[in-house]
Amino acid sequence: QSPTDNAGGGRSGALSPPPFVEDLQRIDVNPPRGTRDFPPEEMRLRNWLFNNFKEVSCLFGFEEVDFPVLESEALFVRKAGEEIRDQLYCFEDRGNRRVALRPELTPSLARLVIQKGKSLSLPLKWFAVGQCWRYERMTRGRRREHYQWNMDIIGVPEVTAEAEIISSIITFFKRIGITASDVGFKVSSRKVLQEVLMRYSIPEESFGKVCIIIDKIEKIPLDDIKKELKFAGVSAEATEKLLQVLSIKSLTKLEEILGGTGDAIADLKQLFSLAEKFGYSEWIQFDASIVRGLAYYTGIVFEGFDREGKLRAICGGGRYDRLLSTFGGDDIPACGFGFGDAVIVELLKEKGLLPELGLQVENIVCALDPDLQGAAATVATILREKGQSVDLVLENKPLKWVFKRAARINASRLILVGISEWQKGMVGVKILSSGEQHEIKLDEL
Ligand SMILES: Nc1ccc(Br)nc1
Repeated sequence: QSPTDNAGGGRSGALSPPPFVEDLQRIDVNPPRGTRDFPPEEMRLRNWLFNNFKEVSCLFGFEEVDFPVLESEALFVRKAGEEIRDQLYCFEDRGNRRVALRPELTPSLARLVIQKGKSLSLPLKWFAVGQCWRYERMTRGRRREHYQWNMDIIGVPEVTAEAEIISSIITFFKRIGITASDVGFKVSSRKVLQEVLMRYSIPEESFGKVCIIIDKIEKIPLDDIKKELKFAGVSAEATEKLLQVLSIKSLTKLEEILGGTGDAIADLKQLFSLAEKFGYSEWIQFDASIVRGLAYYTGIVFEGFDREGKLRAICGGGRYDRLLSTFGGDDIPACGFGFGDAVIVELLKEKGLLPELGLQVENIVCALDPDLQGAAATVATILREKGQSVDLVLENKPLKWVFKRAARINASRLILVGISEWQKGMVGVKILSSGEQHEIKLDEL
């Protein structure tokens, strides 16, 4: 914008429509349906949350990665009947390519691992915090975007990987004041279902679909679950057995039903043993009904829940050993989790744990005379080059206005650039907490 442009707001005349706007209609200033703006206060909370995500990830030795929000639709077109597929925010771009706003991060991670191939030395420990999307009919008024924290370990087949990532989430919870009395983890394994289905000769390719149906067990009537299982080729007898197994809440009972030789029991026993060694036994419990709603899980699955039962799942994850091969890559064992930015904030509100995050500026610098605006800029630069934050008053404002702004931005010091002090190479300093005032030389700032 050149200074001579009179874009309707210039000093020279009455407001007229800017030349580049045809018909000046007031646009809708709200963000698109289901999306959020992050004005400063909300952005401070988001940054606080994400910084905790990232600090915990680094504490566990993970490296940060990211991927495009826009991906090929092909990455997400799984045929297991997942909600995430039904709500895919997909479209055809100007190059007639089928693309989608990512609904989750794991397929992108799998794509990158395949792309990098042999150049990667396993295991990989990667984390990401990224915006994910869904296109849901606004009838339910739910959001269409959220930010997800993901941590994934790629290349470790043992359950130690799942134990490690659960430990990282618990470390996060403890950092922000959430305890085992507030939140727990329900843990199971898809191998439990697999072992039951195999006994009834349910074909392997139905496994993902059956898991997605069972994941809806608390969301739709039991009769509908049974109908959908029947439609998926599961006999009534097998269904009854499945429902019996899903109600089990103890490993001992599960072992009685399944026998003690399968991988499901072995994995779960190892996980609970490791939990004890990590020191988080009080946080986790076995619950066979946990299957999670993503088709690609193949082993341990878990979800974080609020013990008061008021909120939706806080986070969830599990092992996905076959995902890479579905994209044509070699199978590499992997596990990970997704942790959304919405339910956790609801939980923090519930628990009175939202942090106080006011704006904090060290100095507010103000020229006491319009002719000293340049001198004020010099003072601001000196302070900033010393690493001190400065809010520089940019217009000729009355002191009452300056004090009001200083209070609003929570400034520690008011630096006053006045003619008499300036002529001595000094400025006035007021410590706003105590009211103490003195003059100092520029190099003492
Ligand atoms: N997958 C997904 C994406 C966006 C939202 Br909001 N929730 C879930």
